[in-house]
Amino acid sequence: MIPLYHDFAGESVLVFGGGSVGARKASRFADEARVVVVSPAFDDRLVDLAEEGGRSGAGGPAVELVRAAPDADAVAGWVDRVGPALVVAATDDGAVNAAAEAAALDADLLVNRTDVSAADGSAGREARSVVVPATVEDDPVSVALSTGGASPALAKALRERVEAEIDGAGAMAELSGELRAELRERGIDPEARREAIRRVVRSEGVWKGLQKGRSNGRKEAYSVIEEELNR
Ligand SMILES: C[C@@]1(CC(=O)O)c2cc3[nH]c(cc4nc(cc5[nH]c(cc(n2)[C@H]1CCC(=O)O)[C@@](C)(CC(=O)O)[C@@H]5CCC(=O)O)C(CC(=O)O)=C4CCC(=O)O)c(CCC(=O)O)c3CC(=O)O
Ligand SMILES: NC(=O)C1=CN([C@@H]2O[C@H](COP(=O)(O)OP(=O)(O)OC[C@H]3O[C@@H](n4cnc5c(N)ncnc54)[C@H](O)[C@@H]3O)[C@@H](O)[C@H]2O)C=CC1
Repeated sequence: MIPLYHDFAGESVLVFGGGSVGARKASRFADEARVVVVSPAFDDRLVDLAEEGGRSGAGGPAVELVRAAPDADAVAGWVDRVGPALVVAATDDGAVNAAAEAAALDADLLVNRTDVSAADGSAGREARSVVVPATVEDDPVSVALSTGGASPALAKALRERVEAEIDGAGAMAELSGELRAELRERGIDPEARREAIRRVVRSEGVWKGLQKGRSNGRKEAYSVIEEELNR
């Protein structure tokens, strides 16, 4: 499997199953997509999300709850009506999850089957399906982690470690992004400019400076850059 980042802005995601797993996935995708959850019962977290109008808060509910318990034969009809980019199969009924997967693949949509993993052998994930990684975010930086389905608990544990490790990466991404634009505008020769930026993102001084505030980080970065350009 190859990790990719997928932009779901303006798309819909259809989740079958409103339990704890369906709620976690819905909450994740509601950051940018319209999410429809079809289930006979809903986790409290979903009720809250639907009332909040989605985490983005903008324009109407980003999470819609539809109370229904489609059997395997009825699942494809829901996929047709909602017209999602991604189907998440998160019920506790294997036959319904399998039908959701088949309907999505028939319609050439992405599908995330939450009750099987690549490690399952013969009953494993279908080709063309996707898994949801554990993710650490420090906007605009994100780290996505998968164990190839072998151990989701390990994915979560590693995510917690990475969280501590990339503290401040978002501020560093913004600062170094601005600096590379500034160096380009100054007409600095490409190789010198790249080397200067490589040094900034590795500089302990800049990371520490950023912890005290953006202007401190920027000051540290300028001294690293001038040192590099004057070499
Ligand atoms: C294949 C995959 C499909 C998918 O859902 O995309 C899948 C499948 C399954 N998960 C199961 C169990 C658990 N999943 C978690 C947690 C997470 N699971 C996530 C992803 C994935 N789970 C995909 C592979 C990711 C990878 O490659 O590593 C995370 C990373 C992302 C997310 O879901 O948002 C999220 C952590 C988020 C975070 O905190 O960062 C925990 C831990 C906990 O709950 O504390 C447990 C219990 C402990 C354990 O079993 O490990 C079971 C068995 C169910 C059963 O026993 O019946 C299956 C089915 C099977 O294995 O057959
Ligand atoms: N991928 C992951 O991270 C994990 C996956 N799992 C798997 O995910 C499945 C769901 O786990 P939980 O959310 O903890 O279970 P749960 O029992 O809390 O939730 C299942 C939900 O599916 C709904 N449902 C039942 N029949 C339905 C139908 N015909 N159509 C729509 N919805 C229906 C139920 O009302 C319930 O809300 C489990 O079967 C388990 O194998 C479990 C833990 C983690």
